[in-house]
Amino acid sequence: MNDEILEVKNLHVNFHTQNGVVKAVRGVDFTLNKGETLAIVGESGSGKSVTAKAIMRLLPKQNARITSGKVNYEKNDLLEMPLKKIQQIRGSQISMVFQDPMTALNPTMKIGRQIIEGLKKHQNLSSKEAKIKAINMLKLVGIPNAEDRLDSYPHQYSGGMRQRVVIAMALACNPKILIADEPTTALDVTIQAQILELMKDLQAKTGTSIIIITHDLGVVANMADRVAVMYAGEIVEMGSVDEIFYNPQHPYTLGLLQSMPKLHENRNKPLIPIPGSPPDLASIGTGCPFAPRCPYTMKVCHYFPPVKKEILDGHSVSCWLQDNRTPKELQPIGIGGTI
Ligand SMILES: Nc1ncnc2c1ncn2[C@@H]1O[C@H](COP(=O)(O)OP(=O)(O)OP(=O)(O)O)[C@@H](O)[C@H]1O
Repeated sequence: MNDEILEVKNLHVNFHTQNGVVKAVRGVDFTLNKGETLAIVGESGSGKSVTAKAIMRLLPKQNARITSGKVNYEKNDLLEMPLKKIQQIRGSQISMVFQDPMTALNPTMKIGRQIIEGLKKHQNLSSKEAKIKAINMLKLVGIPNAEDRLDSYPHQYSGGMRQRVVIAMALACNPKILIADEPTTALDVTIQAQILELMKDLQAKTGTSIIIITHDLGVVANMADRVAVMYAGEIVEMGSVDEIFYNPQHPYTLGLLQSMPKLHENRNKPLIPIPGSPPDLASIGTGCPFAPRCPYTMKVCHYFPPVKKEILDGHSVSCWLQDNRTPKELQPIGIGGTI
């Protein structure tokens, strides 16, 4: 049996905006197991970051509302926890790394002091112990001359080095969960590969569970054990990385796979973009949100939401094509592992 560390159940998040209520996350369910890496993929605006921020209770107070759902972590619902307790959990048990390392770093404070203060706060270490641990963490993430670099300010590090420092800070307290939101998007390809390797190495050493948010299927292939595909605030397909890559069942997943270059594939093979754009989440209808863009739409798709169906152990999909009443001949080529 899998050892579950986090369970997100029926999460709904709305934003109150001038254009109405934006339903950014609409009934998200998933679990995260100990030591695994779960990738959340999807186009821009699909609700990946909002899901992560809801888990960490980092949504803006002014206009964000979690209207329902549970986030169970070690038998407690994070959404019901007093803010003070959440603040203790953040950074010590669940850490987050964002795309821009400067969101986590204070530009006016030396790197060493930032790491040392975090360690003292969360791990009750003396200044001396925290300094030794900070040096070791910097060495672990491959910062040369770690001891001297403690005295540098963030702007004296390169972008890739800054992200390494942020990962070092995020992992310094051996968190049980690391949520990495597009951690390598801002970096060039070589540095990107190094950072992903670093995260994998550290995970192998510490057993941390990782949720990685990305729109890059290369990152997914490199990192993930399981994948959740998000579209318009919902998880439309979920499965092991092999199932998602070699046996995609949702036309949106298929579209994503066909629209992105893959490693080890003939570079001359044409990429097919998904036509159209995601729906306006302030005026979303009742049917399948992908219906207007889906090449396999049936009438029912426009009026009724598809029901989630488990098609294989751990592989689930929300699509009318999976309904028993849908004739098999309507199944598109490519669905069922033939792309
Ligand atoms: N503070 C906010 N106020 C209003 N709407 C917001 C806010 N933050 C996010 N949204 C909306 O919520 C939806 C989901 O956004 P989210 O950032 O989760 O997307 P994403 O999948 O992470 O995309 P990206 O890859 O671009 O970060 C979008 O429609 C976005 O406009």
